[in-house]
Amino acid sequence: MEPARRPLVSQLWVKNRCCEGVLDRGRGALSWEELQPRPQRDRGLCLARVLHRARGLIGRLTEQYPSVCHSVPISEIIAIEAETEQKRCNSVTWQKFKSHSFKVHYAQRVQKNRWRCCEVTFWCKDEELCHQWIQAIKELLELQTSRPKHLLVYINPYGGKQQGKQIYEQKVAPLFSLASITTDVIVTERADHAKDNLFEVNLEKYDGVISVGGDGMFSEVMHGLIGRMQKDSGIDQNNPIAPLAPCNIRIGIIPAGSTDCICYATVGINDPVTSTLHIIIGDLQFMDVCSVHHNNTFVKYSASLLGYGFYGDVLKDSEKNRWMGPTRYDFSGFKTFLSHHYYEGTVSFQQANQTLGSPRDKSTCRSGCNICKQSTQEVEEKRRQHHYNLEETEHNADWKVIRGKFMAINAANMSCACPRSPKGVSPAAHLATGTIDLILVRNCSRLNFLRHLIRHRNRDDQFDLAFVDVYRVRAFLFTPKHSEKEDTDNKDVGKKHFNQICNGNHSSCGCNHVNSIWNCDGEALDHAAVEVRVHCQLIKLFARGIEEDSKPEDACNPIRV
Ligand SMILES: Nc1ncnc2c1ncn2[C@@H]1O[C@H](COP(=O)(O)OP(=O)(O)OP(=O)(O)O)[C@@H](O)[C@H]1O
Repeated sequence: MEPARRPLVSQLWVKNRCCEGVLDRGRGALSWEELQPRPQRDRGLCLARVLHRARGLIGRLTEQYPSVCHSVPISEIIAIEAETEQKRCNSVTWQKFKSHSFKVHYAQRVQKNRWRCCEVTFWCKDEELCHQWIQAIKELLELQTSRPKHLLVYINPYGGKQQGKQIYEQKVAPLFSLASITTDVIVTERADHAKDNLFEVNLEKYDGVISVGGDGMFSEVMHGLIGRMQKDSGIDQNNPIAPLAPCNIRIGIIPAGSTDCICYATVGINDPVTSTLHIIIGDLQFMDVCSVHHNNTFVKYSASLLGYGFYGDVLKDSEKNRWMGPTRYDFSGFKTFLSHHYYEGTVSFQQANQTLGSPRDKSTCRSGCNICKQSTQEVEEKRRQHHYNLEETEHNADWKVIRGKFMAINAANMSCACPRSPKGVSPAAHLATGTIDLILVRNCSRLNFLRHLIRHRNRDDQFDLAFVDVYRVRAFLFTPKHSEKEDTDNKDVGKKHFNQICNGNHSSCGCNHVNSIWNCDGEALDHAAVEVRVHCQLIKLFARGIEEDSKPEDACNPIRV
């Protein structure tokens, strides 16, 4: 083995314990294991290690005794610092051994999907050896080329509980500085500030764009970046079948809004420190984006959920009650449920290939998802050969048409899991396969609709109901039965009879809604008639998807020291 690839192995002291430290350059891991466990110090090295391994194992089973084997992947080391100042300590052993030291900061899983930055200080008698360790770890960190060095940060100071600035200054900025990441920070002064700025700024200077805020702020940053990419590539966003230029810069989300669904569905938790650590270590998650057009005019992009009927009505009502804060969603959800409206129209859709799974799959899209990986290879190949063409698939595909009365039409670009609905609207939806799950909830009784809603929160299959159809699609069109002009006229009449509970057919309630609105990632769209197409892996996030059963303390995985 070449010397540069050989593991670096030596005795190191951690607190007052003597360990064997191993820097395995091939495997890319730093590990340390106690050599002389205190209770067995005089029994000889081998016996002590055997005993301690056994105790570690029992400890893991009974959670009474700490494990002694620690390992951190280099990719999860945040920083290494040479400790300059000698700290005083009463222990004789400490004074003897801690003459030279270095500190390693690393990401540790402390709870399901929650990460924290932990640190461990290693001491060694020999200055040269200490220097060798620092150099070797630094060299390995320099090989982590996916890590960002310079970031552009947008903070919405008014998102959520208006804590965006404090969250950034107290929880995020110190970690960026520890990891030697420099930033240009813009605190937004108005809606669309970030979006407009993204059309002007020199993006080549940055390795990523960070959105500090909620889903609305993320959507603004995403629109700015996608719009900028199309402008630079001369692509007309108004053409619904134009293949869009992918964003070549990653977006990071620091959750600080009232709804942080995109962060939750891509990281597994809405926690600013966890998201910061994913940004620092340079994680990458591709994500599909849907384009929404009306009459050959671009309307909006959607990254999470497009909802007509129930979710559209909840949004419309919640906007009137913004003063309530996040509770407005529960209030409006309850009101909308009672009003029980259905809407008539025609849905046409183009179903996706079976190899991309089904919305009824039991398995969910997790970190390293094989179906998403397969799509990455296909998209890369098509883009390389300039074959990525929506027009082509459009003509070759069969379109299915369904006419009816719908309580809800939902198109989920991801599971849309969030703390309120941990399974999400479509639990098996993928993040990056170029498909969306189209859920059609037909007109049904209140009780049946309640059963469907309740199933978003429990273990039962929310699609296993006679009035619910679900399809994995690449594109869909919706045409309401009533024209938008007709709807406007009816609404004017309805205003006179405001506040009555509707029985669903709108004839007796006086509300006279004949059309609902589309809720596009939490924003209302002006048109009911839409054309929606999925753009496979159009954007990239600093995330890795939700980790499968990420256990906080694993045998040979990072352990609190
Ligand atoms: N300085 C600002 N003043 C007013 N609005 C802003 C400002 N900066 C950004 N915005 C807008 O605020 C909206 C909501 O932001 P954000 O998502 O961060 O908060 P939120 O509380 O989660 O909001 P919501 O849940 O209502 O979407 C975004 O659409 C964004 O365009």
